[in-house]
Amino acid sequence: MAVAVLGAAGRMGQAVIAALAQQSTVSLSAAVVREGDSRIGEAVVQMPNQQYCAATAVDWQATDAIIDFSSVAAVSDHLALASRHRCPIVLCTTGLSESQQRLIDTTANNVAVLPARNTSVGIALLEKLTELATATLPDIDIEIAETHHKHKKDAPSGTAIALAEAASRGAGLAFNRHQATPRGEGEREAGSIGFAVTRAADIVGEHSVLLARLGERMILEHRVSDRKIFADGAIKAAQWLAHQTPGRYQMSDVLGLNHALQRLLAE
Ligand SMILES: NC(=O)C1=CN([C@@H]2O[C@H](COP(=O)(O)OP(=O)(O)OC[C@H]3O[C@@H](n4cnc5c(N)ncnc54)[C@H](OP(=O)(O)O)[C@@H]3O)[C@@H](O)[C@H]2O)C=CC1
Ligand SMILES: O=C(O)C1=N[C@H](C(=O)O)C[C@H](O)C1
Repeated sequence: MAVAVLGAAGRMGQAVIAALAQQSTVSLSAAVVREGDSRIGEAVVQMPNQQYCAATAVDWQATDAIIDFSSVAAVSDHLALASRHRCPIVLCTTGLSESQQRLIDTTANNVAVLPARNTSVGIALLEKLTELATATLPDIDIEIAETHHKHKKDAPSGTAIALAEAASRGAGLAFNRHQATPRGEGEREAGSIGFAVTRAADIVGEHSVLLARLGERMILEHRVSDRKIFADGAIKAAQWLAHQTPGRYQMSDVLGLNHALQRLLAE
């Protein structure tokens, strides 16, 4: 099968193309950059034996799925493209608006869509562990911390928000992504979820969930030191998604985590 990469010249686009070069069962059909990009027609990633040239269009005949690592400004157009060409899309861009979330739902009526704010296997598992922990531990205070490189645009990260959603599902709290703002002055409000954001140098991506109750605390933590982790997860998701009927899917579906957890919990 073959995938088209949108946002191909970015940090993650390049990581996906480099990871694809090491795959025998998935190839690259198009390395798509924005109109007017100075790299059009030039190699996006320098590989010893292969040339991946930047293009502005997808070869739909040759494409089984799309992987998008671009920007919020591009996501609506990319979803429309996927819908029009009935091409499954793994949507990895973060910082999406409420209306873009609704657009994902309408696109999913036509085609398989997998929005993944983090494509690492570890975070898919950490979300489940967080939900399990908050469903189990009584009287807990939940605080989420994330650290990324200095070029990251959105904050808190998409993953931090996904972890807050998982924590609130488990704890039975009402959480809306608008509440995902760093803490200010004043005493902690019961039932609130706090966020801490750090931006520094070239840190790839780190997240932790602090679950604290009087006298004890638990910290669930995940660190990525190589973007290949995200790239490999996105490719795995695209391979899986190419065989799905229209609908909205998650990384946990790709990895079969729900079945694994249900089996464990039933024992
Ligand atoms: N789901 C996951 O696991 C992960 C998600 N991400 C998310 O992926 C996204 C990209 O991250 P990263 O690669 O670091 O970012 P970069 O800024 O390095 O890359 C983004 C690319 O998208 C291009 N782009 C921007 N706007 C448009 C547009 N309107 N139309 C077409 N192309 C556009 C940029 O081009 P130009 O340079 O010309 O602006 C750039 O080449 C972010 O939202 C990030 O949070 C990142 C890592 C992991
Ligand atoms: O921009 C990044 O780099 C990352 N973004 C994602 C997010 O916002 O959660 C995932 C990852 O941590 C890296």
